[in-house]
Amino acid sequence: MMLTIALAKGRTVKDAIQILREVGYEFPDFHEESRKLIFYDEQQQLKMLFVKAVDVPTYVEKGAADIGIVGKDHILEAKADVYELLDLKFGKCKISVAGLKDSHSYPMENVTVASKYPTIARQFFMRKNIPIETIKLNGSVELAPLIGLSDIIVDIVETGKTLQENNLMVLDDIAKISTRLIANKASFAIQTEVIQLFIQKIQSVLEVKQ
Ligand SMILES: Nc1ncnc2c1ncn2[C@@H]1O[C@H](COP(=O)(O)OP(=O)(O)OP(=O)(O)O)[C@@H](O)[C@H]1O
Ligand SMILES: O=P(O)(O)OC[C@H]1O[C@H](OP(=O)(O)OP(=O)(O)O)[C@H](O)[C@@H]1O
Repeated sequence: MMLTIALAKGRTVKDAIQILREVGYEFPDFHEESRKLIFYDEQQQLKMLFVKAVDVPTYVEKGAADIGIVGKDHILEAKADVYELLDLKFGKCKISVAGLKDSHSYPMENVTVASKYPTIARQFFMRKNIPIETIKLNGSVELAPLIGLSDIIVDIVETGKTLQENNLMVLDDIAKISTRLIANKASFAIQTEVIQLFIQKIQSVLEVKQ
């Protein structure tokens, strides 16, 4: 039976395809400049959908894809009702609270938080009993506190270069992030064996890498 996999295009796509290749799937039509959005492997066992990272949990939750490869950040933000099957150990970064370098801590009231991840931000501050207002941005989030659009931000930190170059600092870490393999709950129930076999193959590739 053919499995449909939704893959986050963008910075993690190379690592994801590399793992699939090491597992034994070959995608003859795939090349980096391709604008195609659906690829089949040579053996017609895997149908690969190229999706914007933020949309992968939706494709999987709704059953448009049986499984998906996507960052934990998007899984948390979407609060997707899916199974998380494996940590693929690439796309490593963290999601943090950051603010102006000389601030050292965030205000405890009337806090405005700019983020690509308003749900993650809201949950984090709710647990701390700090009421916040979120401003949803789609990129260049670090700009917001510099020009007074927000007090602080919740964003991905990888090397710390973006914060550093914009005179910002980490005030709190929210979660460690890496790329995960997720599955649609109904697909997992119906195609348990096929998906378990897929997991096992990926696991053995990951073990070799460690
Ligand atoms: N420095 C980083 N910045 C952003 N994401 C990172 C970084 N390092 C690892 N990641 C992981 O890579 C995933 C994909 O990042 P990518 O930049 O391709 O997409 P995105 O920022 O989520 O969406 P967009 O297509 O809007 O840029 C993120 O969801 C995150 O899990
Ligand atoms: O700690 P660093 O290594 O500097 O990486 C973190 C930066 O990378 C990501 O931005 P991205 O490149 O996706 O750009 P955008 O979100 O601003 O569009 C993220 O949103 C941070 O801004």
